[in-house]
Amino acid sequence: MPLGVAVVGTGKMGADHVRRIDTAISGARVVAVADIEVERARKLAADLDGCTAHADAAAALAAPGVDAVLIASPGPAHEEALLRALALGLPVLCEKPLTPDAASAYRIVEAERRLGRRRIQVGFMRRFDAEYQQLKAALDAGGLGRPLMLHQRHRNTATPGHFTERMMITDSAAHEMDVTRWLTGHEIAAVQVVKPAPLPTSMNGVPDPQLVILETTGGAVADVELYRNAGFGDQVQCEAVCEHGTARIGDGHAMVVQAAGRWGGAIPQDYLTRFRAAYDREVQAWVDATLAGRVVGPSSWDGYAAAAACEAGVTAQATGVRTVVELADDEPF
Ligand SMILES: NC(=O)c1ccc[n+]([C@@H]2O[C@H](COP(=O)([O-])OP(=O)(O)OC[C@H]3O[C@@H](n4cnc5c(N)ncnc54)[C@H](O)[C@@H]3O)[C@@H](O)[C@H]2O)c1
Ligand SMILES: O[C@H]1[C@H](O)[C@@H](O)[C@H](O)[C@@H](O)[C@H]1O
Repeated sequence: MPLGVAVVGTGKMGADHVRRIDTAISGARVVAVADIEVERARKLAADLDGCTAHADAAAALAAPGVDAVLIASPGPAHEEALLRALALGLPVLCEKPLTPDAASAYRIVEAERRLGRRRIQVGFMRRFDAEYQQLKAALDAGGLGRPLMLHQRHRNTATPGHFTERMMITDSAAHEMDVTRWLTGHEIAAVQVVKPAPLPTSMNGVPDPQLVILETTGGAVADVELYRNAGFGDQVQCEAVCEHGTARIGDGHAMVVQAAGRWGGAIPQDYLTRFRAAYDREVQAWVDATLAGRVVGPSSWDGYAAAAACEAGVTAQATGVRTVVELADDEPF
């Protein structure tokens, strides 16, 4: 029997996951969709056999045939849907961020802990990207020695109008908070944010680009260029500078064309293209693990630790002051 999935939030990401479950991966089918803009959900459900459309998460989670939940509503709506799913004991794949702040993320960790077993995988899909996995394997193999610095670039082609300055951190840098913890094996200890004079193209007065500097508890330093309106494409790069060498991913040199006196390659215009294979692997891993009664991938603790680092980042962004990350000192779950 395929896993019956309810998808909550049918905007850009939710609709892409519905398509992915329907056509790109195996072992699952979408049996319910929910969106507060219920017409959006109805349109998607109309193309799926036996799929019901709902105006809220609670109704979708209670629909017949639901075995598991994929949450793709905006971050501030995640807590309510997560708590509902946990109360029903349903396995969840929750898009990043787990929640937009540390206190609500910690409430999720505690609710899952009360169940006594993991139910949540957080959608930090870069951990499923082939290049990131190669970099992680190279660092774990040990030959390069300890990572001392990470240089990261996170560039998006353009940005939706509702984007706020704090979302540079909570929505975009959340990925690097997770990647930095995952690659170095250490928590983020402190965050600084440095901004150049805003360019004329800055969106809605939000200074863009911004430079985020992270210090880890293991002594490594990571810098992250966030450039939301880069214009030329969606580009994510990471270079690890280690004791005995460096390793770099994200140059996008899959194919180089030489013609008419020029050379070059294509740059993806959207993260749905850049990370398509990673999203596919992420959702397939979730379905496979769920069918086997397991949970894999980034945990609610990973979501909480990233949220705590983001919270320090938002303060650093507003004050210009290096801000220490406050993390609960109990055991990761
Ligand atoms: N992993 C990634 O690379 C990646 C990429 C994009 C977005 N995301 C994440 O996915 C989530 C959705 O982002 P998006 O770009 O699809 O946003 P979106 O605005 O395109 O879609 C969100 C949808 O959720 C609906 N919605 C809002 N509140 C709701 C609620 N309480 N219950 C049900 N539906 C609700 C909206 O009407 C909308 O249709 C966010 O958490 C975002 O950070 C992750
Ligand atoms: O929500 C999106 C998504 O997480 C993308 O992967 C990231 O590149 C964008 O910066 C962010 O706004």
